[in-house]
Amino acid sequence: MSGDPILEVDNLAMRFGGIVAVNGLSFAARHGEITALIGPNGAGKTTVFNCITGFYKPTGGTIRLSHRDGKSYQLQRLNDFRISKIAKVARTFQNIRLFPGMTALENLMVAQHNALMRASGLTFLGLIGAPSWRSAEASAIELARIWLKRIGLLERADDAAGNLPYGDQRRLEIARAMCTTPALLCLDEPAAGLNARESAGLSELLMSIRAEGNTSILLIEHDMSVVMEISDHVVVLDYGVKIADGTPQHVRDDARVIAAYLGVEDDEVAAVEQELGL
Ligand SMILES: Nc1ncnc2c1ncn2[C@@H]1O[C@H](COP(=O)(O)OP(=O)(O)OP(=O)(O)O)[C@@H](O)[C@H]1O
Repeated sequence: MSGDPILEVDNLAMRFGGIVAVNGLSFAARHGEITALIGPNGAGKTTVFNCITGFYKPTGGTIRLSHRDGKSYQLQRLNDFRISKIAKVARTFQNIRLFPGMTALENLMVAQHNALMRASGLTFLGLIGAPSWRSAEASAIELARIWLKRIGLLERADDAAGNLPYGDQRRLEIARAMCTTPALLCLDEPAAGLNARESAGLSELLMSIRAEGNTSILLIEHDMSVVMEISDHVVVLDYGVKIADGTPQHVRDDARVIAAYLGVEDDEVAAVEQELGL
């Protein structure tokens, strides 16, 4: 149901030797919502993503992902392949990681590799062109075309991904993640490097994904206009610790959040509060 948690992070910790990147972090993201994870540089946001998506094994805590049908998964116990395939978590990265020499269409086909491999009977049925394979391939192409159209790149389906403008590559990455039909889409700074028009297009795309209701979104983003416009819920990290959690309006007016972004020490937060009249 919409409103039930899809993701429950409980007491998450991640240490790298002496560095504590994430410390005792707990928060929930709900089905059908856009949840933003924000905080100053080095706050631990990408580390949280890496723990959720299985790139890192957390040093402590649990991460539970629950599908709408009631099935749930303890992500800290799964490897990245199973998190993507079974728990249906997809992600994009801070730096674009498309296959630059492949076409836009091929990038979206690669994302559907698991389903296609299954349908091809691990290649044999594909080699002989069995009907089950042909129908799976046609469905994969259709889904890729739907997404190319949605992101305005249908005309450029056969262009190498690496030759597309930067903003198009960012949207193509999101489309590629969406071609895996994820329950949870994790986006690491999708607006980075976009101009105002491209950012507005991105916000529209993410809101349209939310409106369809099948995919919930967890978003790391420094562009506060995007965060404030599209998020239902914002979690703020600073030095690996949660310092605020609530609606965009709630966290925007939180003195600790403002102080963290301004780089103010803890004992000066009261002064910031007074100055801002909070
Ligand atoms: N693999 C690693 N080995 C050692 N330290 C790491 C590793 N990954 C992250 N860190 C450290 O963990 C802390 C949090 O980093 P992280 O990249 O998660 O922050 P962030 O909030 O995503 O920052 P940014 O907004 O700049 O991307 C930093 O001090 C970083 O140097």
